[in-house]
Amino acid sequence: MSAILRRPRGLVAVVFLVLLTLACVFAPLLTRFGPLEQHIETVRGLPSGTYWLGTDILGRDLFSRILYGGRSSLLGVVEAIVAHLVVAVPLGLVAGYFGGLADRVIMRLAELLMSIPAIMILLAVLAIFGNSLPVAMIALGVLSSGGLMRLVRGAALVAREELYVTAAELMGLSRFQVMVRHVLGRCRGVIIVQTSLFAAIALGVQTGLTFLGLGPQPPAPTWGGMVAEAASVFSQDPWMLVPPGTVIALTVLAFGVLGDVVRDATSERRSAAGAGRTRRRASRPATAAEPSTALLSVQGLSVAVGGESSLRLLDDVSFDIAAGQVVGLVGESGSGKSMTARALIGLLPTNCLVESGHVVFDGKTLDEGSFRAVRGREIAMISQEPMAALDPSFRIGSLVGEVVRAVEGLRGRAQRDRVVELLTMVEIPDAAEVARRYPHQISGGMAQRVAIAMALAGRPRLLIADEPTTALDVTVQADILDLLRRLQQENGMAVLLVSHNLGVIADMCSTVLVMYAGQVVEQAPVDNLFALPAHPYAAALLASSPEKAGIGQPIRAIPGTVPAPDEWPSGCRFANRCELAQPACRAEAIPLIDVSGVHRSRCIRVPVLLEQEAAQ
Ligand SMILES: Nc1ncnc2c1ncn2[C@@H]1O[C@H](COP(=O)(O)OP(=O)(O)OP(=O)(O)O)[C@@H](O)[C@H]1O
Repeated sequence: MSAILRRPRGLVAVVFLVLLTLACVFAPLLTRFGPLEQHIETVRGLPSGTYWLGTDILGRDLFSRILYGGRSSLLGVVEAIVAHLVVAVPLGLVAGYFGGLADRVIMRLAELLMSIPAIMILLAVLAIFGNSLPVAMIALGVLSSGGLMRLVRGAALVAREELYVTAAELMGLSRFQVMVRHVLGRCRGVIIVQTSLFAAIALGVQTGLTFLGLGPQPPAPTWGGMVAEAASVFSQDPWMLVPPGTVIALTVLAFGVLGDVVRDATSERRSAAGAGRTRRRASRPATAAEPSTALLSVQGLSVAVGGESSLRLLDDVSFDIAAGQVVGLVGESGSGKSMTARALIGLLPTNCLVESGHVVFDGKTLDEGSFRAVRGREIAMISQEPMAALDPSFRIGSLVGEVVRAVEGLRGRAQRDRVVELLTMVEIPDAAEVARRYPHQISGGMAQRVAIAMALAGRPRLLIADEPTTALDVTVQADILDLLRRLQQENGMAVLLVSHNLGVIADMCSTVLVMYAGQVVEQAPVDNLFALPAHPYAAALLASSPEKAGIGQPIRAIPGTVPAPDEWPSGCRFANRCELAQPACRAEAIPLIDVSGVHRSRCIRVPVLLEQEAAQ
């Protein structure tokens, strides 16, 4: 609550709703006249010392009618909310937490509810129950519960993967207790946000029904009824519409603002908690309870060589990239980095196919058609062989120009200007002159700049840079990385930087994914990974980075090689090269285990590591 009140918008919304509710409850103490009291001498009066908000067509005090009318309006909202929560929350929790048949049945019910035209049912309910507004509002709450049901289910699905939920079950709590104590708590943010927004909708519907003359009948005061009366004399006395119209608008606005503020406060608390947990290295994941807000979300992606053998090359790869985030993907040759990068842009080698999982970009699951639509525009890619990507038979200006024409639709002069602008953006001196050269007339570093310029033509929100410096001279590598860093900061685009060099990743990225034999084996903020590499492979990669070797000393290579896809062991895939391997490592597949809220590792030694950390 304090997080809401700290925000000026939240404070104003809460104060307004509390004061309005109190004013309605204590209306007899605040008003000089009853809501039905008529003062024939002052019909349709403007505000005065006696009638603070004026009077209506029968000389009744508008201030009094608004407060008394607010009682039924706010009560109606409460009835609708209670019905909404009573139906949606338990069913959503059961569906998400228990899954299986319950999930399937409840989700069909949610779909059914979402497809029913609520307003028709409400009119029928009012006709059957003698214009009873409370019954109509309860019906509204139930009929609208499908959306919240689905959201709670989604949050519960995430929550049930939490280690502390599993631990609570192991400690002997019944599943019902775990659901109520642990899973429900994790869904609280979603529930509060949706309830605030639903309150605004319920008030709108309630006002609409009373406007149409349904619900309490005249002379009983209702906000909708007051608007209807005012509308009938609007051309002669427009003022009458102002008090009820304003209070309705402000109340709807306050509910909406409250929902927004709660959502902001919840996400802020979550990220603060995530950061705090990182520092404490407590074993809790930072997975979001609400639907993912990632720009790109890779979910359980498995890629295989097609045909009869169906050999897996990528195995259940999942990660998110937020807008503007720079994520590093690191691993030795053959670990699956390029395959992952290619899958993100929907350009797998022709003999490979996605076996399961999907790529979600900006909330949309990408299929072949949508990959084509985003490629080069929303998502762009630069590869390790820039020279190979530039057709030697065309001048640079022509190559960049054709991309500009394709993604921006520019031609002629505008196209040429944009080409020079792009080449200048990537710090190519004398861009107009370079545009006239052929690819073989420029250096490798310059070719990579041209490739970056082509990638930026569509103003991408995500740039995939697959080993952008590997093929370049050491002297040029730092320049290209500096350029990428500057462009990323200026354009605020997200970057997935693929590299086999952790030093490069540390320089550029906030988060790192370590891949080994087709799997993500470690996932962490860069600082965490460098401070406490939890997977022996990540630790070995760190130890083998050239920066670690002293001058004149050999670089410590990791003994052995990455197993080929047809040789992946059934347990930990790094076990054969790992000094710390135990029989348990080879027994069965190892899942990603939480080291801290934002740090996960596919190693069974994580609990031991955490104990050692805590002991220090
Ligand atoms: N078209 C293909 N058909 C069959 N197997 C392939 C194909 N392309 C890659 N592979 C295999 O998939 C695995 C992952 O390859 P990938 O190129 O993604 O690795 P990488 O980590 O990017 O390595 P590098 O750093 O050398 O580029 C490797 O074992 C590789 O041999």
